[in-house]
Amino acid sequence: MTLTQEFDTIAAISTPLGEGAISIVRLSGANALKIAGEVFRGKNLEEVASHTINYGHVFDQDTLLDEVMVSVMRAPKTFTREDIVEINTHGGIAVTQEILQVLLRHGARLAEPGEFTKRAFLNGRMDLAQAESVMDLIRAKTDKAANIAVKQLNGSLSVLINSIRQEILEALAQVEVNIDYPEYDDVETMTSQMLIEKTAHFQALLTHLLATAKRGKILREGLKTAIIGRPNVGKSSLLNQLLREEKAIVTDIAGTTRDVITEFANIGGVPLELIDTAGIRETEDIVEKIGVERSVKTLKEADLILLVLDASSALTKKDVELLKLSTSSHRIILLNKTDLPEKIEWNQLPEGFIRISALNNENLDAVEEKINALFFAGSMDAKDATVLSNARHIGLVEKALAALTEANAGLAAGLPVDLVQVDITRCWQILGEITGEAAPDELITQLFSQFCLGK
Ligand SMILES: Nc1nc2c(c(=O)[nH]1)N(C=O)[C@@H](CNc1ccc(C(=O)N[C@@H](CCC(=O)O)C(=O)O)cc1)CN2
Ligand SMILES: Nc1nc2c(ncn2[C@@H]2O[C@H](COP(=O)(O)OP(=O)(O)OP(=O)(O)O)[C@@H](O)[C@H]2O)c(=O)[nH]1
Ligand SMILES: [Mg+2]
Repeated sequence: MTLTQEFDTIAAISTPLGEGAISIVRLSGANALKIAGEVFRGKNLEEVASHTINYGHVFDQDTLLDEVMVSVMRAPKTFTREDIVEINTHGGIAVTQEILQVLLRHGARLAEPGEFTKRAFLNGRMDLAQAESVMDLIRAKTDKAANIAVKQLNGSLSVLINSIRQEILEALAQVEVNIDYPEYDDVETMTSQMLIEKTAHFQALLTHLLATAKRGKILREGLKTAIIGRPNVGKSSLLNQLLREEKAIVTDIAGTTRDVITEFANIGGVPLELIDTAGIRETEDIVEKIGVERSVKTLKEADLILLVLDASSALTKKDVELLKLSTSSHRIILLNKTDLPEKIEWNQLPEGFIRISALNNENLDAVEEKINALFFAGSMDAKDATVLSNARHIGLVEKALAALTEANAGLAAGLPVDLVQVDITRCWQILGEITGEAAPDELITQLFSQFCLGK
C-alpha cells in the first residue's frame, strides 16, 4: 500500500470556459469535503457515502449561486488518490467563476495547470508516460491519434519500457555476479560475450520501438505529400479530386498554379498534408520562377511524392529529370489523362505506376490503397501494437539506443566490461525518464505546466 503525499486542497474549473449545459468545478485534497460542505446546502457531504452524486444548492453566505449536483469521491479510490468533490453547475462563465471564487474564499487554493494529474502521478496512481498521454489524448486530432494516446493511458508503453529496463537490470546483475564469483579464468571474456548478445538484443527492441515512431508522427502530424510534375499534367485536378472539393484553380494554361497550395485530406484514416506545386519547368516569368524553386524545395522535404505524368503525350526531358529527382524518396508515379489516347512510353518508366484520370475521377482508389500500403503495410490495423508518438519519449529512446550502440561497439573493440557497464546503466537510467522513475523534479514541473487548467 502506497502512502499518498500530504498536499493542500486545490480547486479549478475542469470544463472549457464558455456557455455549455453543465460545467464542473473540481476540488481535490484533504479538505475538499469540508470546504464544499461549507458552501453547499443539501445532504451533509461529510456523511454521504463515497462515489455518490448529491442534489442541492451552492450559497455564498446567504446568496444563492446555483442549483447543482455534487459528486463525492473519497480517497484513495479517486483520480488523484485524494478526496475529490466535483460540483456540477449550470454551464456558464459567470456562475462557474463565482462558485470557484467562493471555494477559494473558504480555503481552497487555485490549482496550477495539470496539478490534478500531477497529484495522480506523485501519489503513484499513474506513471509519467501515462500522465502525458492524458494531454496527448485531449490534443488528439484524429481517431487514430486518440487511439494511440488512450492505449498509453492504459499503460501499454509503460509496461514495455519497464520490461526492457528489468531485462537490462538483470544483465547488469549478471555482470556483478560474474565479477564477484569468477568460477572460470576467462570470466571477463565470458561476461563480455554475454553483454554483446544482450546489448544487441536490447538494441533490436529499441530499434523496433523507434520504427513505430514514424507511424505515430504521421498519425499525429499528417503525411507531407507533394504533388509534382511539369506544367499542365493535371496536378491541381488531382488535388481537387483527392480533396473532393474545387480548391485549386484548374485551366488548360500551363503555369496556372504559381505558388504552393497546402490542404489536409483524410485518406483512409491517414491525414495527408497535400501540397500542390507549381509545374516544374524552366521559365523567365519571375513569379512562376519563384514558384518552381519552391516546388523543388517541397519535393525535397516531402514524406511522399505523387509524380504526375501526362499519359497522352510522349515523355519530355523534364519528365525524365523529375523521375530522377524523385527516386530516393517514397514516390508514386501517376499516369494522368488516360481517358485520352496514350502516347507515353511505358517501357521507359519504373514499375508500379498507376494509370488515372483526374478529370473523370478514375482509379483514384488505387492511389489511396498504394499510400496505405507504402506507409502502413497493413500495420494500420494492428490495433494492439504500442506506438511511440510523444516527442519526448522518441528523444529518450533515441538517446538510450545511442548508449547501447556505444556499449556494443566498445565490447566488440575489446573494452573492459566495467567501462561498458557505465553505458548500459545510462541506457537504463534514460529509459526510466520515460516512465518518470528516474525523472528529475524540474522535468516533472515543466511537463505538467504544459497541461491545461483544471486537468
Ligand atoms: N467527472 C469526471 N469525469 C472524468 C474524469 C474526472 O476526473 N471527473 N477524468 C479525469 O481524468 C477521466 C476519468 N478518469 C478517471 C480515472 C480514475 C479514476 C478513479 O477514481 N480511479 C480509482 C478507481 C476507481 C474505481 O475502481 O472505482 C483508482 O485508480 O483508485 C476516476 C476517473 C474522464 N472523465
Ligand atoms: N483529358 C484530361 N484532361 C485533364 C485530366 N486532368 C487534368 N486535365 C486537364 O489538364 C489541364 C491542366 O490541369 P491542371 O490540373 O490545371 O494542371 P496542373 O498540373 O495543375 O498545371 P499547372 O498548375 O499549370 O502546373 C486542364 O485543362 C484540365 O482540365 C485528365 O485526367 N484527363
Ligand atoms: Mg496547377
